Amino acid sequence: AALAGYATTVHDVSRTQLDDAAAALRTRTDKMVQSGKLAAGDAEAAHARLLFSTDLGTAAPSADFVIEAATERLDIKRHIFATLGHLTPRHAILATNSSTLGSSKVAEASGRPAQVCNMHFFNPALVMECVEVVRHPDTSQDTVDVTMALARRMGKSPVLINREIPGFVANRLMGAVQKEALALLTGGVATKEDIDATAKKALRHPMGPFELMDLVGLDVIDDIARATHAETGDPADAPNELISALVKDGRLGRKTGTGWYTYA
Ligand SMILES: NC(=O)c1ccc[n+]([C@@H]2O[C@H](COP(=O)([O-])OP(=O)(O)OC[C@H]3O[C@@H](n4cnc5c(N)ncnc54)[C@H](O)[C@@H]3O)[C@@H](O)[C@H]2O)c1
Repeated sequence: AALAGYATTVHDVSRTQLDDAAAALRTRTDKMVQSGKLAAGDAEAAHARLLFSTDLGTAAPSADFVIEAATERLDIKRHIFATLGHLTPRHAILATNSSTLGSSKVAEASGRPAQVCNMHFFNPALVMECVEVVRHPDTSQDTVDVTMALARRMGKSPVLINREIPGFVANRLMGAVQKEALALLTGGVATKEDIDATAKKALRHPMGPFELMDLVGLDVIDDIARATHAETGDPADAPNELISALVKDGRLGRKTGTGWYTYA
């Protein structure tokens, strides 16, 4: 947002997280300047537009648009949306970056459900182009239009998702590929190495499905499956036994040095 010219406040309850965020943003813009993707002056101007605060009351009263990206817990998010409903100007749009919680779950708490939607970025947000804008049944057309326009001003390619559905579009597509990859492995059709090689060499995916699962974190994938299954009750959404076993073993992927693969 700051790179797109907006005065931006980054809020977190943890000062340490804010310090880490400030340092991480500095590292990222330094790299962009070094590689010629960003002018040094533009980077400095963006940093000058950023404020970091643990006090929501500092930023909220002048905010036109809020993107909530706090811990993936409904009670925390509902509390934040209720607070924002009191603190922000009447016209402000309140978006959630949640990957799994549809904005209808927090809309009522805000007291202005028509001005609430999901604005779902992908990791790392400065690099990945897609933003999923997801409307809930009471999201107004104005809210959708402004959120899509804001994403474009941020240099993103937003896509509109007309109906809340677990996983939205990107994670559903990724989930379908993962599910098929796991079925092929379990059925003895091919090794995980050959399945990954096929995805890369035949379909030009930058990573194979097993490599990608290791990157995301097998615990995260297991958690998402549990949450989705709880919501849909569809046996096809149930957590995968092979992944659950790896998680139980502490093999969570790259972050623990071992998952589907072992990392030096
Ligand atoms: N990690 C990803 O790749 C990714 C991608 C897209 C969307 N998301 C979504 O973004 C959100 C955050 O994910 P994450 O992986 O960064 O989680 P995280 O648990 O790493 O970070 C959550 C942050 O929220 C802060 N927080 C907790 N309570 C708060 C409160 N009341 N007010 C303000 N800040 C508070 C925590 O201090 C922490 O810094 C989730 O909704 C997630 O679904 C994550």
